Amino acid sequence: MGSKVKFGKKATGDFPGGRMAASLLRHPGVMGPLLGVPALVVFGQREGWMLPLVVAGALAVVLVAWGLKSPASLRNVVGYRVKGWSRRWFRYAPRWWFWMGRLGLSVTDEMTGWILRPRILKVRSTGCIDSLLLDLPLGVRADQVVEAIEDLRHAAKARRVSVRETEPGRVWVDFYTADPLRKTVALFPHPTRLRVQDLDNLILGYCEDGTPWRVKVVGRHIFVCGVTGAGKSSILWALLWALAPYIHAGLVVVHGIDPKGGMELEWGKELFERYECDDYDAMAELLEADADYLDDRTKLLRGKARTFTASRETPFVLIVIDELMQLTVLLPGTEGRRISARIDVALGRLLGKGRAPGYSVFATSLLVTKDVVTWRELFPTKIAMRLDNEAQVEMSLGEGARDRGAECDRIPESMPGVAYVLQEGRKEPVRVRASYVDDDQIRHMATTFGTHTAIHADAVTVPLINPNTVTGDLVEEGEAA
Ligand SMILES: Nc1ncnc2c1ncn2[C@@H]1O[C@H](COP(=O)(O)OP(=O)(O)OP(=O)(O)O)[C@@H](O)[C@H]1O
Repeated sequence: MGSKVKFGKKATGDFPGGRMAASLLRHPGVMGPLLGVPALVVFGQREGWMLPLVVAGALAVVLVAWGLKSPASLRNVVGYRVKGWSRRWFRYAPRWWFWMGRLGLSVTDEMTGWILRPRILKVRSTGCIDSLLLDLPLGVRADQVVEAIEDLRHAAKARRVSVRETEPGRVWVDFYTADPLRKTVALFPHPTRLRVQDLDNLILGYCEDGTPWRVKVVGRHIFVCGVTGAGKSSILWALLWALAPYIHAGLVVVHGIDPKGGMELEWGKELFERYECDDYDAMAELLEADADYLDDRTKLLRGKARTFTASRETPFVLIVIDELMQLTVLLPGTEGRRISARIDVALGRLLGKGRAPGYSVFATSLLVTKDVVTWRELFPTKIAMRLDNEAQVEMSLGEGARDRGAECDRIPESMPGVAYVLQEGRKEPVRVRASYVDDDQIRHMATTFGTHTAIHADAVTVPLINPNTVTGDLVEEGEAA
């Protein structure tokens, strides 16, 4: 009986070593350094080492000066490119052929008999991600790469892997090597000059790729869901932190409703122009009044502006409801049900109007079922934090979100403030973590920026608090710790 184990040359089967080496050598990313270093040595031996040393010294001085002036830009422009290059040629390229073969991501060309596998076109690296752009041969589909995610993660020993299809036949595979969200995210400093258009770009924390998590709030209703202790309030306070200078300048008005008896919003009540925490009837009235104002504003702006721009005459109004479930299903008795029905109608009126009038609702909830959030579909921005099961994830972020990577049911209890969000232009959910605003910082913000201190100067430049007077480490601009 012959042995099935092959040894020596036969063990590699039809492994096309020569073709692989040729394809590596054809690339300037490999050939440049491969030829450059010996050429430099030959030059040094023939012409003397003075010139190479002077050039190397000048380069070192430029890099040190650049690093001292702007470490972030040196890291982005030089550091990450060098890292991407070394990752490509020393980490991924040598293994890629084997990985693709093992994971069944190959096809055989009938005419030539060649085995075709996804080719690496580009590698981009940051502090925590290696992104590989792949060219897929005809016969290997993007969804086959998606199916191989778990195996790729295993092969690369990555923390997580995700796949993005950018155009037919091309996919980016992101290998998450480190987790920038593992540590609590500090607050971002307020800008020194307010610009109304920055309301579309408020920074609430960091994304998993280390970039700031930016949220558009004007014209976007936001719904946050998560089990108790998931950190819903950190998103609420991070948003109010980002809005605080605008509130102070009179460009934004916030109405707060805290049906949990003021346990949360009371801390920053000076930020709210209207605030209800005890009387459910008054909460319904507040929402109804806002829905009426919204109708009036729609008439006021009709024919004048199709997109809303906040001003002191027509400020952007944010209605914050901390724990919607308390209002929609938990109010007791007949009177409670009557108030819930009024709240439901008022919310429907607020959520149903387009983005033009400058009113947005920000609501949090423990549960995301239809009876709790009747108007779930009317919240364009959904933020899903730690949840109990996959069904809740699908209800929060939509069908298929769990399969595309929104693993809310796997967020550990030890990481409050972590969430998955859907961002414009991306099918795949993005993992983020909100900045943490502690009680002292909330009090400091409320007293500094509260509505009673609102200024009405002509210039939209406002005196801001010095971010260094608030506690917490300020994280370097552009990338998480
Ligand atoms: N972004 C964050 N970073 C670090 N720690 C956080 C963050 N958010 C919350 N925490 C911590 O987690 C705890 C629970 O958070 P929080 O009260 O915000 O949860 P919640 O979802 O609002 O819960 P509940 O529904 O019970 O009000 C907080 O006491 C805080 O210590």
